[in-house]
Amino acid sequence: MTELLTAAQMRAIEKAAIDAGEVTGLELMERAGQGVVDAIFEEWPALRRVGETHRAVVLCGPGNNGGDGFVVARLLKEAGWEVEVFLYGDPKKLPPDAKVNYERWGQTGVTIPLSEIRRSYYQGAGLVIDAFFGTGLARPLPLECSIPIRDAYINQDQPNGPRIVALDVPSGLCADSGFFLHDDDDGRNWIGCHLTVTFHQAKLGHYLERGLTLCARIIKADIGLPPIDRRWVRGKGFVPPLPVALLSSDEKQLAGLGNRLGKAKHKHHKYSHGHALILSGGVGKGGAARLAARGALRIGAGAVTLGAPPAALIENAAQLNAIMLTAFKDADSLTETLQDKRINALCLGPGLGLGAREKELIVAALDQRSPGLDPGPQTQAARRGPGSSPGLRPIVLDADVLTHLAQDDTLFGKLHAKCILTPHAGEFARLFPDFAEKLNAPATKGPAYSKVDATRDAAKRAGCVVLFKGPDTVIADPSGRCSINASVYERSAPWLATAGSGDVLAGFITGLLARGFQPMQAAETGAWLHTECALGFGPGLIAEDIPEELPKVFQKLGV
Ligand SMILES: NC(=O)C1=CN([C@@H]2O[C@H](COP(=O)(O)OP(=O)(O)OC[C@H]3O[C@@H](n4cnc5c(N)ncnc54)[C@H](O)[C@@H]3O)[C@@H](O)[C@H]2O)[C@@H](O)CC1
Ligand SMILES: Nc1ncnc2c1ncn2[C@@H]1O[C@H](COP(=O)(O)OP(=O)(O)O)[C@@H](O)[C@H]1O
Ligand SMILES: [K+]
Repeated sequence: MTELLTAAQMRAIEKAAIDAGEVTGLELMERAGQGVVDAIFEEWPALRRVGETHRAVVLCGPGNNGGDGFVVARLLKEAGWEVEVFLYGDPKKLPPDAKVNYERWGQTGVTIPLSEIRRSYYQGAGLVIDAFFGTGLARPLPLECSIPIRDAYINQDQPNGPRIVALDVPSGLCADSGFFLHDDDDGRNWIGCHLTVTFHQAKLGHYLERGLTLCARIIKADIGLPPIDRRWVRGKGFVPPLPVALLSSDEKQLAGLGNRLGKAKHKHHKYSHGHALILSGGVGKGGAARLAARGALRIGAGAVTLGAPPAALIENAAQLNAIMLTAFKDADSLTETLQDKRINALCLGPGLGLGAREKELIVAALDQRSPGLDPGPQTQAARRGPGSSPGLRPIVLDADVLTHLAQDDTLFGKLHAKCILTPHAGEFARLFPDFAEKLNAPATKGPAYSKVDATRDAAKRAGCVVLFKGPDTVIADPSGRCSINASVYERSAPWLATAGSGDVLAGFITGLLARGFQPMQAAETGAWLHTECALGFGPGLIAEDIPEELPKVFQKLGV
């Protein structure tokens, strides 16, 4: 699985390798520069054409990102390019490796102070290299730097306008949070690029917030550093936060998921695939719960029952076939139904309603204990894992339930390790106003408080898994384990933002819980499959289409 790093984690990996004598900082910088040039030629083969004049403008900053820029300048020049290099800052103050590369570049070319840059420099330039700031950005991007990048970006519309390549991160973007650091709101600092080449591993900021649009496309250059885990064991005195997993479509991940999802297919009767109970709202309000129920059934729960108020039974009966139906007059009847130990996963929230009856249903669901509960088709190991509290049913809490929880601390206090909260940004802000306020405050200093920080904080406070929705869906558990299901780049599916799509997601997760997935695993897998369904269907998708796309996704996974 791909892991996303913070700037501090990246520095620690680099330092551990250097301290162990495996590599020098200079070698890493050389490999980074070479990786950028290779990525450029692979992305735009025409730029490699011999016999044509190619020109590049390289914009260097005062740290090691600038150092990488000097390496790129030298390598392009060696490849026959005309190269102009501009430096923001005092060359005497460059850090040691960057200074060596500044001097090496100086043997073949000149470095011009950034203050002398003019728009005319971009004319006829095929490439602009943004090497102002990388993971060391600590403050808003200076205007002296943002203006030249913006000017290059404006020039890209000209015939043969330059391609802008950002080294590590587009300058100004906080590598930890994906926020563009700024101290004003008038948009002067707006920048962009056509390609981001990052080193060793992608950073969190590439997959969060504005990183999703600013980075354009990400290529990872291998600079020969070892993977993260070995470093943590060896790194002395550095206690890293857990790395964040990126849920992607790489082969390893596909194989793992296919394996996990396929496990239950040899079970012999429907209840050995679990039984999910989804609670619905009143008359005319059942659509959301029906979408969730359809999702739970398609994802493989052996049986799904929709629980509706008596008056809404006929409406639901007219629309459901494979999904069973039962009536709940009040919380007592829910408690009674929950005596059925085969019901091993619940979903409350989609279209449920905000009244007193619904609140009592939530209390009954959260309070229920069932010592002989059928744990579903999970392994012994999974049973002992986090969230495996015996006798408690896993519950997905979405939509209206999140509003109830935000309004009532006692209710919030009933959350337990087998709950999963699935808020979108508005619901998150109601449930965790302090974390949302920190998240939404202007990001002026790096590393800025991120959606990952906010979701981890929320999971810790709630004592359960929190899945914070969006194109960058962040999922965390109270131990700090965290992953991002990003619907961007090659997994971009903006058509997933359609009414009812979140209800289907809640159903997917509930179905996986019924199948015996642990809460974190169910949330991750559900979110991942949700995006895969949207990618498979394509534009024009409506919520009803999402569950219907699952069989094709399963087929692709070999399930
Ligand atoms: N960590 C690694 O393993 C590697 C890092 N490399 C490069 O090194 C970069 C990190 O280098 P640095 O840590 O030197 O960081 P940067 O090059 O991103 O910049 C840090 C410097 O800029 C100053 N600064 C920060 N924000 C500023 C602002 N808004 N205005 C003015 N000055 C500001 C800092 O005080 C510091 O001097 C990476 O992004 C990558 O490009 C590569 O050479 C390869 C290996
Ligand atoms: N731009 C986007 N790209 C991909 N997925 C998105 C985007 N915006 C939202 N989503 C996803 O769409 C779903 C919307 O859920 P939600 O906000 O609860 O809507 P609803 O209440 O209408 O079901 C979530 O799974 C969210 O992650
Ligand atoms: K940069």
